[in-house]
Amino acid sequence: MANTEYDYDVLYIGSGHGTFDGAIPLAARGVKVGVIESGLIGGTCPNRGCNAKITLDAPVALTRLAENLNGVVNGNLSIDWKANEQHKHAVIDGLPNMIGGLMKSVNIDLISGHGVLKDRHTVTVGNDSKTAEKIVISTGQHPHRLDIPGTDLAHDSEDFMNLTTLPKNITIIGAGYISLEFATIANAAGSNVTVLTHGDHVLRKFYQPFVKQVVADLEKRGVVFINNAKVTKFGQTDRHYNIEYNDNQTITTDWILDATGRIPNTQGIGLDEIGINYNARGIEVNDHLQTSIDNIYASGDVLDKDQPKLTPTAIFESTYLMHQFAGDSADPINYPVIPSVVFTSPRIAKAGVSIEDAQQNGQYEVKTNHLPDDWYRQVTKEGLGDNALVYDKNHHLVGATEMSDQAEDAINTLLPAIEFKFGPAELERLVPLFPTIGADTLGQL
Ligand SMILES: Cc1cc2nc3c(=O)[nH]c(=O)nc-3n(C[C@H](O)[C@H](O)[C@H](O)COP(=O)(O)OP(=O)(O)OC[C@H]3O[C@@H](n4cnc5c(N)ncnc54)[C@H](O)[C@@H]3O)c2cc1C
Ligand SMILES: NC(=O)c1ccc[n+]([C@@H]2O[C@H](COP(=O)([O-])OP(=O)(O)OC[C@H]3O[C@@H](n4cnc5c(N)ncnc54)[C@H](O)[C@@H]3O)[C@@H](O)[C@H]2O)c1
Repeated sequence: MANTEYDYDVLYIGSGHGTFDGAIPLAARGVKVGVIESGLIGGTCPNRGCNAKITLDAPVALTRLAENLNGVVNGNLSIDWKANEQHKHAVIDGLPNMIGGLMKSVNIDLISGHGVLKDRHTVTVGNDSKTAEKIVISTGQHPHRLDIPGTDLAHDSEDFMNLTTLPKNITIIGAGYISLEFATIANAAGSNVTVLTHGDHVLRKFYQPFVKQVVADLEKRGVVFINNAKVTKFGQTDRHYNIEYNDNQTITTDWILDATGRIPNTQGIGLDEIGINYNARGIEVNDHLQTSIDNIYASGDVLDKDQPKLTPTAIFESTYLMHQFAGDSADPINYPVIPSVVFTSPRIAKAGVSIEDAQQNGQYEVKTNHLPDDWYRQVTKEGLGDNALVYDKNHHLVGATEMSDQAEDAINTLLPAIEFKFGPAELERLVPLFPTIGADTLGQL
């Protein structure tokens, strides 16, 4: 690729998974790469998303296991929030240096600052300018904030994960991933949690009969759900906060989490000025991830796309671009099956054709399993657990959804079968370690 005209062959704006999973192998192949980052190297997932969240969640999973095995394991476990928070720092604080180190080891130039597109080959960072043959916009998303009086009194997911003391009463607005995952963690760590949802559905993107079981379990544990609540105002008294909703109703709380979604970072980066098309869902790209200016690409959460805005999607996109830029392929992007999971306790995970689509479309067969009936799940005395396996007419597995303590591993086990459309003959050749969640899951096929 090596050009002599520009500073870089490829210049990325943003250093998250939408960038580094592809940029590092690309640079390792001798391509001259620059990465501009205004915040922490590695972006949202390592620093204020997946890795931080799953560390805070680990003790929750442990307390649930101890609860299941109560009588076999004696004594009550409780979560020490301060220690949990410190443990999270110990796990994630080194990640920016680790990822930055990997980039430097292949001679990527890390440029600190806010990048703004100036023209089709130039990005400014403060008073400096960098030029490149190709540019990748990988700026991610930021939290949506309710446009109501007092909105600054609320906090976002990053603030939650940095709490050094857990508030006694937490109120969460929203009914998506962040709301339900953080309600689970805060409740298990001893907070009184209230969730206000503006509709009557929680976790809309997941199979509702499974969601209802998770919500009922959280309610049993003390989480209060108030549905159809239109929040109109946040206020503050001496020591508390008030949330007004549905005209004349009020809740008093100690801490407010606004978990009403995330918005693509399309503002203040020069898109309008140089003529790149975008909309409220993100930057518009073609099937090669090219924007309306063909040497400028976009990757990760900032894209307007139908695929879920998750780390696996961002990794696939940055890797796809790496192959394009290195000349390995000129094919359009062909997304694989992208799985998703909500880390409630139990989790709900899914991949491929959903149960809802299968039920509406006569060409599929859906097989269900009530998991507590299964001997392997009795080892850990799982009380809640259901799954549904979706097959096509040739009995090839095309989708799976599971609600259980180990749903993410069960769905990961099934991914190759779903992605590569394994039929009975191929499935027979998968002989997993026994006894494991993998063996249990494959055994149900
Ligand atoms: C609380 C939370 C939990 C999550 N949990 C999960 C999970 O469990 N599993 C999962 O798959 N996904 C999860 N996600 C989603 C996941 O984090 C994202 O899908 C992923 O980080 C997207 O990567 P990205 O590179 O597109 O964007 P980001 O990681 O957001 O990276 C974008 C980077 O660009 C930088 N930037 C923006 N504008 C500029 C500019 N003009 N100049 C320079 N730099 C700029 C930002 O500082 C940022 O570092 C979670 C998200 C959140 C918020
Ligand atoms: N386990 C994971 O993979 C994971 C975990 C956390 C976050 N994420 C990613 O981060 C994104 C953001 O998470 P999120 O939970 O903020 O978004 P989300 O889109 O999952 O949920 C947003 C919620 O806010 C509600 N809402 C929207 N506007 C509202 C309003 N005006 N008043 C009240 N409620 C309103 C929506 O109905 C929805 O329930 C996710 O979509 C996902 O891409 C993934």
